[in-house]
Amino acid sequence: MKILNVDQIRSLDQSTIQHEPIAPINLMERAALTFVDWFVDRFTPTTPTKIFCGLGDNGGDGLAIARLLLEREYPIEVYVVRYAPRESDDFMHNHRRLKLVFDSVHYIELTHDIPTIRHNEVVIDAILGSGLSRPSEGIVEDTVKAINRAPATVVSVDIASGLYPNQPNGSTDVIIEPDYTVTFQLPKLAFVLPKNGRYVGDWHILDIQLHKRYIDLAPTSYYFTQPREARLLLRKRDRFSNKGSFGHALLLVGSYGKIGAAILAARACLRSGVGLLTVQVPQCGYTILQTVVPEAMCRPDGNQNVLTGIAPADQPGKQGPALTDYSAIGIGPGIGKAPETLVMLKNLLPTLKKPIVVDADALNLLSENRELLNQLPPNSILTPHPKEFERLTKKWANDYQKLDLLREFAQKYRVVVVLKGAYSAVATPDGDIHFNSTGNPGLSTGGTGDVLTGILTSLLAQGYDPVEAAVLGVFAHGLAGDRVAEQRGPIGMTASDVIDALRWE
Ligand SMILES: NC(=O)C1=CN([C@@H]2O[C@H](COP(=O)(O)OP(=O)(O)OC[C@H]3O[C@@H](n4cnc5c(N)ncnc54)[C@H](OP(=O)(O)O)[C@@H]3O)[C@@H](O)[C@H]2O)[C@@H](O)CC1
Ligand SMILES: Nc1ncnc2c1ncn2[C@@H]1O[C@H](COP(=O)(O)OP(=O)(O)O)[C@@H](O)[C@H]1O
Ligand SMILES: [K+]
Repeated sequence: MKILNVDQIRSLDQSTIQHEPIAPINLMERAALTFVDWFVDRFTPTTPTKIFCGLGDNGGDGLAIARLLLEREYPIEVYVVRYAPRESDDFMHNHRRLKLVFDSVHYIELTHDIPTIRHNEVVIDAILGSGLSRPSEGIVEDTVKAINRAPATVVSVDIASGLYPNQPNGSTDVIIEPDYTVTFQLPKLAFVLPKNGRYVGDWHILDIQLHKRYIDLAPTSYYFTQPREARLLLRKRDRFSNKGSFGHALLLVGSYGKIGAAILAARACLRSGVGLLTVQVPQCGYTILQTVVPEAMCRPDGNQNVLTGIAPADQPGKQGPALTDYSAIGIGPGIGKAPETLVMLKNLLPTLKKPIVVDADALNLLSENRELLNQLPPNSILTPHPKEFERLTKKWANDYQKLDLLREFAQKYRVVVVLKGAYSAVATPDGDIHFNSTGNPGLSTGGTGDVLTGILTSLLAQGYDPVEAAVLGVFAHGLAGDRVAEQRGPIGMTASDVIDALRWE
């Protein structure tokens, strides 16, 4: 699903109005009806509901919603925040229509007009929408602050009043902090950015049948991965397949005290469909790996505690295939930053012809030896969390700047970068960014990143295109986390649970 900017959304409205065709006021009515359907599914008709409306089309939506909730006999109160002398046409139309059936619309001009909001009430926030052009001040600011102070449940129409859809807010901006945001047709970029979490809440997209062809043709570099889109990437297995059909992956993982990372990556790799898996660990991990993951072959490193890439002295040249013979290599989880491991990385990179997966301390070694970045095989997948990405680039002033850095980095080094976190962002060498839609805070626990490395290495080994592997792998990883959260709640989730909950269908 595309993420479009405000100007595009405005043109999308116009395009719908012209091509359907539909009158603007009827499009607003459709949006309001769809919102009300969502609302009545969640809140019973006895819910005392206060609707706060601005003077633009977001306020117009609010007034139409008020009339439709009145028809359904919800106990509503309506407040219009009168911050300016001018109202939009569709606001005025809905204002007239509401007043025909409801004679107690309140107007907020001064602070003492703001009502007390109680805990059992629901507030519908339709003060400002995507037309926000400056920070709130005066009576708008006071009303927003009062709503934020209130113990009520808050639902924002389209976007929280005061939040910019696709540009950074100032640090002192006053913005509604809703429990829910109910938006129309497409997500807004602001919804997937970490700093905005409290200004978005739990968000939902309602289909109001805007012009599909406009959306299909609209240029954008931002996407939000829907379940249907991720499933389309998944390959079916041929009945006559054999293990040779699904690649042979190699994981370079683990060091003394961090063999667990190796185990997690290995188990996740196997659970993601790879045909064969070999794991290279320092010798201290050999027995552990062979015991805990019997399905994997083990290639012991010559060093007891860290990876060096050198074969053990008693079996020179008998370590198995050359590194370049594997279908895909994943490197990083638990490897540490020993000088010998850096040498291994330096020797390995120039020999590689196929994309690899680079995570954790392998990324930190790249940050400290930046000349190595130019030696990454094109289309390799890098999976930094924000701190690792900062080490690879620099500090950012806000989330929008972070996205610019992400895109520039992926384009400059021709790699796929998975910036991990809520709504993990997959940046492609062509400059697109796909935000993931699955996952939950239960995944914020040690080892879940190692699981992701195993998954992505498995998909690369099976021949998936690297961008598709990243989008699909990140989606499946988050979905597994969502399954665990559903079954046992997010708080007790472990990385092993996530592996067990992986399902490819
Ligand atoms: N396709 C869709 O998604 C559909 C969208 N629809 C709905 O339309 C909404 C967008 O409507 P909208 O363009 O009228 O914008 P909205 O925010 O209501 O008001 C802008 C007005 O407020 C003013 N203003 C700006 N900032 C201000 C501030 N801080 N403090 C005070 N005033 C401020 C601004 O002034 P100006 O910048 O012109 O000086 C202008 O007069 C959208 O969010 C959705 O709810 C649906 O109805 C149909 C389908
Ligand atoms: N709040 C969250 N919502 C969704 N996913 C999350 C959240 N927190 C963490 N994750 C996911 O969990 C994984 C954590 O990876 P990482 O930070 O590398 O952990 P580790 O190094 O311990 O394995 C990433 O895939 C990330 O996207
Ligand atoms: K709003």
